[in-house]
Amino acid sequence: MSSAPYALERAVAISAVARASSVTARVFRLLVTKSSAAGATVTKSDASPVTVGDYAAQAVVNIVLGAHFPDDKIVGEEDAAELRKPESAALREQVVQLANEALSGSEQECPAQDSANKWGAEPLSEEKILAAIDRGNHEGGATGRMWALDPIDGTKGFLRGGQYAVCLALLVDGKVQVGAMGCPNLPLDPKDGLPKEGDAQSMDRKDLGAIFVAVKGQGARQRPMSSDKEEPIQMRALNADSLNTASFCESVEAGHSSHGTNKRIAELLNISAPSVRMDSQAKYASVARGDGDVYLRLPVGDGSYQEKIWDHASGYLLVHEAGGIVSDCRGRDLDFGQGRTLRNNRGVIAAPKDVHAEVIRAVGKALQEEGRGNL
Ligand SMILES: Nc1ncnc2c1ncn2[C@@H]1O[C@H](COP(=O)(O)O)[C@@H](OP(=O)(O)O)[C@H]1O
Ligand SMILES: [Mg+2]
Ligand SMILES: [Mg+2]
Ligand SMILES: [Mg+2]
Repeated sequence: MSSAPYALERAVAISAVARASSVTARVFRLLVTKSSAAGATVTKSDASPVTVGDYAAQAVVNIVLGAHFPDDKIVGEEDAAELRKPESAALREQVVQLANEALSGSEQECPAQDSANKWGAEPLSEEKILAAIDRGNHEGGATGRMWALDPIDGTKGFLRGGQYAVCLALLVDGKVQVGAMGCPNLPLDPKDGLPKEGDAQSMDRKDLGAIFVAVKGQGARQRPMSSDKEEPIQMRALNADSLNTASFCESVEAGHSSHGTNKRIAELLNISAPSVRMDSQAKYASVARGDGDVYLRLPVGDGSYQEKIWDHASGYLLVHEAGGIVSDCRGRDLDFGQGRTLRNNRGVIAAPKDVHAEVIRAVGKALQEEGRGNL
């Protein structure tokens, strides 16, 4: 395995995602449950919440990446502008402390890592942590090596005690080569069912926490948060005859993906199973291992929203490597080389490869009926 392409990047990505997932889980226990997020959350200009967890996780991942691949660029969702404001002193202090705790912990040491942490044994200064967060400011593009990072995808799910994911992917010349995703609240075995959101007992279940990892051409795998016992995962193989047994996966947030259009698409495909709703790229992981089959993310309204590359890069590769196709709502491949957003694409559809074209036909018909055939 060690001589396989991208073996080091894969190992480092797993290590980074595991460390960051332990920070976010800790933030949830320490801050979110106690204070209903008051003081631990700021609202960004796009009205989305961002927590101590988002910042600390981005710092941790960027520091791990910087130690191993100092020349790589990072396209991360967050930046430290809010944190640097004088009124954010308390928030800033928490971020620095949590990031340093995660960096000094021994969990999921990268196999290639020196015995001493490459970032040093001493806690990092506030300025170093803030600068690490800001290393995620790269503008993206079609050339060179860059990592796309969503430190907490599904922040709203995270705050409710629902699903969220730490998502990291390596892009080389605009193509996703490695994807890793930490899902701290997802059961390892889907048969055990999703935990009840926000319920302390359900969230303490020992079977929760999976890391998903894929390298282009090497398949998709899952492993527990705290061990390296990997197993391959596969989508459920569907064909024209069995497509009506499929189940859809969709966002909880109706503002992120059109639930109404999805309902019509199910009708057109004779699908009767209710859609499974969950936050974050855990949807990609779920369909990649066959808990659900098709992930629909139809644009809302006029479709002017541009999806962000960090919201899709790792899930895209995971589904491809598990036997699926991921496209936009017209069936075009996702173009990760356009900058920080998927500006050439509208919406996202992920489905097993033998039924993807048929799903796209139904999507087109449903949009046409709504007068949105031009999306
Ligand atoms: N109008 C919109 N349409 C689609 N996605 C949106 C959106 N506004 C925000 N998002 C993105 O939706 C992501 C969550 O996706 P989902 O609904 O599948 O859980 C958010 O990620 P963050 O939680 O990382 O900010 C955010 O980037
Ligand atoms: Mg966000
Ligand atoms: Mg996101
Ligand atoms: Mg996020």
